[in-house]
Amino acid sequence: DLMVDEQSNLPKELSEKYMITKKIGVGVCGEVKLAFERATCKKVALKTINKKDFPASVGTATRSAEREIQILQKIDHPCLIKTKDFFQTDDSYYIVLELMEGGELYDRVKSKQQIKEPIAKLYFYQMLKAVEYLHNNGIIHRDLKPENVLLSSHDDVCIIKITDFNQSKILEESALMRTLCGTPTYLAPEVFTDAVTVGYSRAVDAWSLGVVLFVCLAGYPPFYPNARIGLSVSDQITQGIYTFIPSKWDGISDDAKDVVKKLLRVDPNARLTIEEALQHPWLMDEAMKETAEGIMYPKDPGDADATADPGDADATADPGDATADPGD
Ligand SMILES: COc1ccc(CNC(=O)c2ccc3nccnc3c2)cc1
Repeated sequence: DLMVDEQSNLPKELSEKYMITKKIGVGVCGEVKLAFERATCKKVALKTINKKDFPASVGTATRSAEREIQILQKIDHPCLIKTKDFFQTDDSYYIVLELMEGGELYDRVKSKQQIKEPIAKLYFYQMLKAVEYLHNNGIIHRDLKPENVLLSSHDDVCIIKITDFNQSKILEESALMRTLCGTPTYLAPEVFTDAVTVGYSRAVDAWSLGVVLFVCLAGYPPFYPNARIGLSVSDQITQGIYTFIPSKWDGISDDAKDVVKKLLRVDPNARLTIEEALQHPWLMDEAMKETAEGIMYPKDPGDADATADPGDADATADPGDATADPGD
């Protein structure tokens, strides 16, 4: 199939269109390299996913990579990473992405220790809008963490974009949904009681955003080894046991703490949904929203995402356009 460049085993088409330089990131499924589009000299990120890297589960690696690629090509939101190009060979996928000059939120938190509350709020609002878009389109990310949140620049005020959809799940119409549409004459009671809790798997993203917000504000995670003697990290999580260390949290508002508490609720049914988090008093901050909307949907396409073309700005689906809410 695709001709392969003799020097590197890259597809010829890829090396003709892009000049690939240094490695800038390493993920579970492969690596990210800095590349230049020869025609425009613009910088891009080239993500390589090796199909054969997981001999044992080669099936799942390929399926998750194909799912990631399918999702990456379908989604369109200013705070979700966009695919610019795609190539594949027998053993690898090559995804060309817009380059996020600011790198990972993980490294930003590490270098700043704690992120200033107004900036953490600006980033968190963008994460909520991105995940609201995913959920409205029947997609659950399932792997939200500071390593998967990228920053567009080194400035505090910048766009964030969520990446790495290889753990994500597409919600399809379920057999249970079809069952509940029929007449229940012969239907067992447990099918109804089970149905009450089904449909909450998207709540995992709300929990993860609660952990990400905690880390941004406090500079340490809510759950970690030896946080509580005798409690494993999974025990801390399943019991919802964490500490607001005073020296780290004293300067942080009660509203911010309240959002964290309501996202880190063990019972998914009681946990804030993304929608409810967007209505929380901490996010009722017109100045922050104005800044966020301004960088997410720039009036003059020249600033912010230089890569976005004017059409992108208002092309984003408004949550109301969401597809019918699929079960999960
Ligand atoms: C000019 O050389 C560089 C410019 C920026 C950086 C920081 N950026 C990155 O480290 C980085 C990592 C993963 C990514 N995944 C998708 C899109 N963009 C990404 C950017 C690193 C090097």
